[in-house]
Amino acid sequence: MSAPQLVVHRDKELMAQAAAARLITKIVDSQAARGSASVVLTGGRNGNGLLAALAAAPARDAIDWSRLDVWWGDERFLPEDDPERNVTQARAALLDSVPLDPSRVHAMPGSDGPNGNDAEAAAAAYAAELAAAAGPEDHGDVPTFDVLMLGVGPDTHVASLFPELPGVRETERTVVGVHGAPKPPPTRISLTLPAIRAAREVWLLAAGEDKANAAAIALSGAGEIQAPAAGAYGRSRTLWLLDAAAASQLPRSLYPPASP
Ligand SMILES: O=C(O)[C@H](O)[C@@H](O)[C@H](O)[C@H](O)COP(=O)(O)O
Repeated sequence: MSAPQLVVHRDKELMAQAAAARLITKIVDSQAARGSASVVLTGGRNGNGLLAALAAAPARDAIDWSRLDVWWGDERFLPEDDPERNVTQARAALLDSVPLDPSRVHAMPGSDGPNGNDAEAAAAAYAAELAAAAGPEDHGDVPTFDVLMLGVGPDTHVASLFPELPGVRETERTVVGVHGAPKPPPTRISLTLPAIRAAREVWLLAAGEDKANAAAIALSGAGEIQAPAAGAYGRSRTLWLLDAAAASQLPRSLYPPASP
C-alpha cells in the first residue's frame, strides 16, 4: 500500500475544479491506453461539486462518454426516483448532460427496484453486476476501476462505511446493505473496503472546516474500523484532495503549500 498523496487547494471551489480537470485527464489517458475507462462516483456535496465542475469544464468533451463505465461507491436505499439518491443528484450535476452509453451507467438498486425493500438482496444484486463485469485480469469479483472517488464524512466515513458499524468490518463481500447509518437515510448500500481497494486509484475528497478533524484522524495512522477513510486505498495510488480548511489540522510537513 503506497502512502497517500495529498494535494491542498485554496478553497472548495478550486478543489472541485482542479479535481474535475484531474479526472478528465485520467479518463482520457485510460481511454487512450485501454479503449475505455471506469469510474466510481460518490455522493455528497464534495462529490456532486466535482461533477458540476466537470460539467462546466471546457475540456469536458475530450472524454469519449460512450466508452465510460460509471459505478457508485454507495447509495441511499430509497425509491429509485428519490431526489436524495446519489444517482439522482449525479444525473442532475453531470450525467444527464453528457452522451453516456446507458448500458454502462450502473446505478445501485432502489428500495422499489427489482429486489424490493430488501437492502441485502439489492447489495447482492449489485455485487453480481460487478462480478459479471470483472475480467480475468481483474482482482477478485470487481472490475478494475480507474478512479474510485470517496467523499469523506466528518466522522471519517467513506461511501456508507461508518466507524465501528458492520460494513467497515466486511472482508469477503464486495457490496453490503447498511442499517442504522448515522447519516440519513439510515438504510444504504455500500461497496466494502475490499471492493474499494480493487481500484487502481482511490481519490478521497475533503473540503470544508467540518472535515479538518476527520482528515487529521484518518491521516495520522488511525485504524480503519474507527476511521474508515484510513482504510480506503488504491492498488497504485491513494490521493487526498483537500481544501485549505480541511487540511488545517494536518501537520504542515504532510503536504506541499496550498495552491495560490
Ligand atoms: O451517500 C452519501 O452521503 C455519500 O456517499 C457519503 O459517503 C458522502 O460522500 C460523505 O458523507 C461526504 O459528504 P459531503 O461531501 O456532503 O460532506
